[in-house]
Amino acid sequence: MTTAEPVIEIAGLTTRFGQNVIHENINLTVLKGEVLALVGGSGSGKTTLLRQMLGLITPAQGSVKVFGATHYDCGHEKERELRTRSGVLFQQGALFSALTVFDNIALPMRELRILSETMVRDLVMLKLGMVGVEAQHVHKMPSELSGGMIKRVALARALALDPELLFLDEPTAGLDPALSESFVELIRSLREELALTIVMVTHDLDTLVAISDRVVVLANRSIVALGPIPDIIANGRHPFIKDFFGGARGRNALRIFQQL
Ligand SMILES: Nc1ncnc2c1ncn2[C@@H]1O[C@H](COP(=O)(O)OP(=O)(O)OP(=O)(O)O)[C@@H](O)[C@H]1O
Repeated sequence: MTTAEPVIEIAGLTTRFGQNVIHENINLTVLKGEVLALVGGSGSGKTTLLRQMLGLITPAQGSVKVFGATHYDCGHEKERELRTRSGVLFQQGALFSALTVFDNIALPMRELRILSETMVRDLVMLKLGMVGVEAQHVHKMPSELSGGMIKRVALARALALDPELLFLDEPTAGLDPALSESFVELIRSLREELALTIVMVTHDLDTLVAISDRVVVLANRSIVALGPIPDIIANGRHPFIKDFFGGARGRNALRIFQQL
């Protein structure tokens, strides 16, 4: 359920790596309860924008507020609070390869240093159940898991601290269509169940169509389109939009809107 309450407020954001300007004067608000997807060509700055929202990069200009605070100058306690209210599923390095499934999910809980081991154990099992991984896998190493299972365990870890805000970087990358569809279905049901706000980077049109409420199109260091998919297709002028939504795969994924 989307409300008008902002969870993330980006104002006049410029991101620079040395001389390389990645974002220039970006303004964007993420609303409570929505699934906002970031799309754009390779190198258009999608992951970097996600990292700005996570407080992993400091703006060259402008501000990124999450739950009303800026990561980089809000103080240690508030920064800790921001981190516990957000979960993240990174595209790469989804799990620590030297830790078991159990320890991967337990890690963020143990880092809090306030939960007993009994509580950690109960919570890990609860999270595993939420993502549909059976208890028999709990002591396995990541190398013993299938790609789909790794994603599910990584999602369980992202949900370890009951976040309100979830960041997903290419959640379905590397999964075959059937696994991808079931993972998207899982995200969709958890989103409803846990009233999550989700910011997601994806190249996958099926994922985009299945779960996003609004889409941000990044190009030329700016946001060139923002809105629900049908509006972007109807009004978007940037060539990326035509290529991305207009190809055969795009038309196939978008048939759902023609049926409405
Ligand atoms: N830590 C960094 N230091 C220097 N340059 C960086 C850094 N991180 C990203 N970049 C550069 O910023 C630009 C945007 O990268 P980013 O990963 O955000 O793009 P993207 O849209 O997510 O691309 P892709 O779809 O290929 O993953 C690229 O030119 C990249 O090389």
